[in-house]
Amino acid sequence: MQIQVDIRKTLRSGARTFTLDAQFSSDSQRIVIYGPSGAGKSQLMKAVAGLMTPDAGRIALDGRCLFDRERGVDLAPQRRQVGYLFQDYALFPHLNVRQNIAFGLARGWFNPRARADDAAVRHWLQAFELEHVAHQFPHELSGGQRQRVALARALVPDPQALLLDEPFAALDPSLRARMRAELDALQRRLAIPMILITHDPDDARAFGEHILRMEDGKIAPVHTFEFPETNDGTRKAAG
Ligand SMILES: Nc1ncnc2c1ncn2[C@@H]1O[C@H](COP(=O)(O)OP(=O)(O)OP(=O)(O)O)[C@@H](O)[C@H]1O
Repeated sequence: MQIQVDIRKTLRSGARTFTLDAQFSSDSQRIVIYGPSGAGKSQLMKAVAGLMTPDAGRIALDGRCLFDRERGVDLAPQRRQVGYLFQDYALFPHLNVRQNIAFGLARGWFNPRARADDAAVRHWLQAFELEHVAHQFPHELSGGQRQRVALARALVPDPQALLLDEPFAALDPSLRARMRAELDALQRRLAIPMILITHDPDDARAFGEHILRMEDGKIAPVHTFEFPETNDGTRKAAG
């Protein structure tokens, strides 16, 4: 994957303003954007997904222009071909597992109940071992199952890249290690590019091939003592 981001956005809330001013480019399949809470990571991901409109700048993915303020390009989220895994998974409480996954195929007026037996939905139910809970609702699932449903919903439209907002934050520490390993295996199996944002250095170590640090709305240099550079130019865990 080749991604180029160069955006600016000012967010105002009462007297407080927050300025996102982020530039990076990468051709890694596993990008981690790492930084403290409030650094602007979610806003950056939302801009890539088309869920937030920057005031200025440009975003390109694999040579496709997703956003270019000057040229008036701003592709709708459904046309960007990126999957988005929300921090709290954002599953629909009134839809069962199968219908939640089918929602990923939504286009405009589409009704998820009508497409719930789609072949792609069946594929992801099977791939994530969710068939036996297909008729259960989100509140009847474990944390790991909820995450798998959200991943399946993001993957069902066959996106070109997957954006993951703090994918392990909602999980118990014991489950976190297992789901990190699952996501690691999934990325390798599907060879799908992923951009993961996190405030947890363990996520960056486990998953990051290209680690970017975000602070106060800006992409800052990575501290090499934390994630030393390897011979091939990627960053890995110390020790
Ligand atoms: N709609 C909004 N209006 C004004 N300010 C906002 C709005 N949304 C977010 N912000 C501010 O933008 C900053 C960045 O928020 P963002 O959610 O991107 O941070 P983050 O790095 O993802 O943090 P976290 O890990 O806690 O989710 C925060 O200071 C937040 O208060």
